[in-house]
Amino acid sequence: MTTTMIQAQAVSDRVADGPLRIGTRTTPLALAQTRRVVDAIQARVPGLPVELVKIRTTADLWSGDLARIGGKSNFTKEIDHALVRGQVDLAVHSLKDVPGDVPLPAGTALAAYLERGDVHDVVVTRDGRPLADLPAGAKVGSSSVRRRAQIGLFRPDLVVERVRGGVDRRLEKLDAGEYDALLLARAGLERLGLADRVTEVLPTVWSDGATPAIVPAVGAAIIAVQVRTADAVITELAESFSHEPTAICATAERALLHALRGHCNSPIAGHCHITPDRQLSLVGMVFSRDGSQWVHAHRWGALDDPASLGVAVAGDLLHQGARRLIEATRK
Ligand SMILES: NCc1[nH]cc(CCC(=O)O)c1CC(=O)O
Repeated sequence: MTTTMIQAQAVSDRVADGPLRIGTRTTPLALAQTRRVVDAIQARVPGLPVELVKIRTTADLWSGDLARIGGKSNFTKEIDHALVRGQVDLAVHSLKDVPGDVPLPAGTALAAYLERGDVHDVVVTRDGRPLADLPAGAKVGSSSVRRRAQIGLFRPDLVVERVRGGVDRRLEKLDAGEYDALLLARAGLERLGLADRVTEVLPTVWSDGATPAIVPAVGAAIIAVQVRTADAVITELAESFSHEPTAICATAERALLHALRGHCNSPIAGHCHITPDRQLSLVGMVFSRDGSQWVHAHRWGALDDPASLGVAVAGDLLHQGARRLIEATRK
């Protein structure tokens, strides 16, 4: 028997009493992402019965400003609990929504990362007008402190307002005229089959200093699978379909975030990619709330030590005053 066959047998035995239970948020985007994990699992273990255990998180239950309820893990806490208590066998997250400044719950780990999607942020308008054609005072919907700061840096004349709810709900609000534009993740729109709503793809690197660019969030466009480390069969299953280049970049970016000790109100951007000559390239930025102040660092590093690269870039940012910017945005 091949290892794959042995593993498939072990997984089937492990869940002999019922389906493999997968913890997921309930939004259409979360369910579309979890569907991809199911496909990866069933590619390994054909026909394996699965059950999606849909869990509402604090972020789904609270429609106000998340910063106001404070606390960590608003997108993950309830799913963490279900995993730790054994109510689900594994959990699926948008890595971007997994806090990087607090450790994962004891006994759990991220064991798989699906191949990263497109990390660009995009502008969506009703009538196809690009950002450059929006007049001063136009209302842009975004709840992300990172997007808000970076748009503010290039277009301080736009009014960025909070918008909550799933991507689908946000688009309805745009269409109803509540906003003139939205800033969203391209990957999210693509996974929902809504790529045709993209008006403009914003670059992730600054080119001429005039064209707005948005450096991605740490973990952007990465779907991560969390397991109980004591559950060897499920851990091994997850590891078997993890996409290694994505795992490497995720490790570098999260090491950066961890070393910065950011919090949910700190506008932090971090983006790692693998260069054609097989090196890691990591950019990190920290902004003031309105984007008027920022620090930037970039380093190359070895493919086999992404964590050290993350720590080094964080060190560069702290050296330039990142701590002061992070503390100023705490409240
Ligand atoms: N916080 C919500 C969230 N979490 C992950 C994505 C999109 C996909 C991704 O970047 O992983 C989104 C929506 C958005 O930012 O527009």
